[in-house]
Order: sequence, then C-alpha cells, then structure tokens
Amino acid sequence: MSMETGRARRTAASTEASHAATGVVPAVRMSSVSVAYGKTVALQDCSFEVARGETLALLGPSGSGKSTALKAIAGFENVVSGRVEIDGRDVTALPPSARGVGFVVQQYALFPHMTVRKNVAFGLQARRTPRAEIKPRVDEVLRMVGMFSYADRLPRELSGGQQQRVAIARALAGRPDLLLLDEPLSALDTRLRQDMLIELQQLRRDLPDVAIVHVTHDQAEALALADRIALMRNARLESIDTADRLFHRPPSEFAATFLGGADILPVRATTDIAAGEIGVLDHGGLPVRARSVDGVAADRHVALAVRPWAWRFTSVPPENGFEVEVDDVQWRGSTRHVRVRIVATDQRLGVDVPVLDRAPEPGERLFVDVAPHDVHMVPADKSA
Ligand SMILES: Nc1ncnc2c1ncn2[C@@H]1O[C@H](COP(=O)(O)OP(=O)(O)OP(=O)(O)O)[C@@H](O)[C@H]1O
Repeated sequence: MSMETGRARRTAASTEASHAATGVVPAVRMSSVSVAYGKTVALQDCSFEVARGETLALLGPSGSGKSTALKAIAGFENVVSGRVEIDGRDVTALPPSARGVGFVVQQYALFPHMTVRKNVAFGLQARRTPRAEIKPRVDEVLRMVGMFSYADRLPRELSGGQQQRVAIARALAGRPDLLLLDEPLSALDTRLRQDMLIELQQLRRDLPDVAIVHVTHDQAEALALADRIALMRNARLESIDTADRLFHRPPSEFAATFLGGADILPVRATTDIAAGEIGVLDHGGLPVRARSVDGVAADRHVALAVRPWAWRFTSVPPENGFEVEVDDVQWRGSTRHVRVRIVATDQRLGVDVPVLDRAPEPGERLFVDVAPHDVHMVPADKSA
C-alpha cells in the first residue's frame, strides 16, 4: 500500500477514533456492511461514520454501490453481514419505519392523486401524529422549501424541481435527525439543478443538527454540498476524507480522475524525493518534476495526476512539460477541451483553454507546461 493512500485512511480513521475518544455518538455508523443480490455483491465491507450536522456525499460511478449503501442505512436492503447504527442504536434488523430517517429518492415518488399538503402530511398521519400538530408542521416544512403557496396543487401541476422540493418537505416533516438523499437532483435540467443546489445549501444552514447522506455521481454536487466525500468504486468505499483534501491531495488515481478529471502519467522516481519536496521523475525517457506529499524512494513506479486546467500551452520548449500534437478540440461552454498526445510516448492528455483564448487546431504541434505543485503524485493503480 502506498504512503499517500495510507494518509487518507488515517485521516478518516482518526476522525472516527476521535469520536470514540470523546464519547460523541455519530448519527450513522456503518461497520463492515455487505449487501448482495444473489451472486452480485453490491456493497462490500463498507465502514464509515457520519457526525451530527455533517453532510457526507457518497460519490462514485454508476453501479459502484452508492444507492445500496444508502438503502442499507434506511433499512431497504438486507444486510448480509456487518452492522448499521443510527444515533448509537443498532438498527441492522429493524424495518425502515422504525429507523426514524427521512429519505428522498431521485424520482420524487409523490402520490399523484394527493395535493402537496396531503403528500407532506401522509407520513405524519401514518405515524399517528396528533392532528393539531400536523398542520403547523406541514406549513413549516413547505415554507422551508419555498412551496407553501403551492400547498393545494396536485403533483402533476408542478415542475420537476417543485416536486422534488415537496419530496424533501415530506422527508423533513417527521423531523428526522438523519436525511438520506438519493440523487435528488439528477432528474432536473442543468439550470434547475443549479437553483436546487443553492436551496440545498440553504436547507443545510436551516438544519444545523441534521446529518445528511447525499448520494450522487456528480462531483460538482458533492463538492458544493459535502463536508466529507466517500468515494465508492466496485462496491467498495475507496477513500473518505474532507472534500477539500480529496480534491487537492487525491490519494489515488481514481480519486484524481473522478474528482477533477485528471489524466494519469506513469512515471518512475529518478532519485529519492523527501516528503514535501519537488523531485525529477521519468516518463518514458522524458524528465518531469512533481512534488511528493509523503516522499518516494528512487526507482519506485508511481503515477502523476494532472487536471486539464493545470496545463498551459506554449510555443517554446517548456520548463516542465512535453512536446504534444493536438488530436481534437471539444467546446464545453466556458472552456475548450483540447485532447493532445505526447509526441515521444503517445500518452494522451486533456488541456482546458478558456473560451476567450485561442485554442490550437487538430494536427498542430506545440508544448504543454505545468507547475510542479499542480502535479499530484499518486500510487500506480494496479487494478486500472
Ligand atoms: N435489486 C437489485 N437486484 C440485483 N442487482 C442489483 C439490484 N440493485 C442494484 N444491483 C446491483 O448492485 C450494484 C450496485 O448498485 P447501486 O444501485 O448501489 O449502484 P449506484 O452506485 O447507486 O449506481 P447508480 O448511480 O447507477 O444508481 C450494481 O452492480 C447493480 O447492478
């Protein structure tokens, strides 16, 4: 195992150890939880904690086990081994209704024949909340999500974003200490997603003591909303750390590529590089400088991860970079994404150019340059 992967694990472990040391009971504790559907292992040996008032994003590609982990917390999956605790209580064998969590799914799941008000009140009535309490509580949560004036409408008379707000209000009506959100924005168009992101940030401020677990495959959503991110891959939790550290000090190739779309360069250290120092590495016979967070020994094979915005095109041989040929250019709104090939090694890289700058043309030969502190040294990924 690499030094850098070890660092991320230590950070997560020390957060959890400190909870134990201070006697603070986390809102959620998953201990070695596994879930299988027949022969498909959907979640393997998954452990993490979520503190009260914390937002944890479960982030990963499709099929990586995010929803399964969320459903295991909510009680909609049969856990084959491991233990789920909510507020210090072992709920592994309890049905969803006995767990006291609010759950919002991707597709709103409102009752079509009931008004907004009735949809939100439904769970409270089912739980035999006294009648006198129901109306003020429904009003309160509808106001919180900005849907009070729509209380008498039917779901089909609302936009997708409005329906999702009602679904969130319904989840909040039971005053849960734990809110589980499963891709709540993924059915919405880009503009609405942006608006809803701002509203979820406001909701976070309105509910400072509620723990939120937010499943998403969208890194922007995770970075905007989460205190910590749990990166999921192939039914396992790969890394868990603060959003800031995972992004700026990715512990693995997967973290660097999934968060921020890095490209990976295989390299070999030419000398010992001490922790925090910049040293020279070899990429297919070409020198490249990078900083090592934890230090690396001479001749070790590692990988360099570079995000597309870290490269600069230059017409003269660079201080730290390569000669490249342009393969293709893709316009992505505020940037053009230029795919290039390192001439000497055929390695592919992506380079973002602000849309107001000139982007090179396919077939053009020029150079790319990068500052050594914008290059992340990560362990070579043997499973990739
Ligand atoms: N009901 C089911 N029966 C059988 N296999 C399932 C079932 N639900 C999920 N799986 C499988 O379990 C694995 C994890 O699925 P899960 O829904 O947790 O992934 P996910 O990361 O949430 O993906 P997505 O972002 O696509 O929703 C996948 O391989 C999936 O095909």
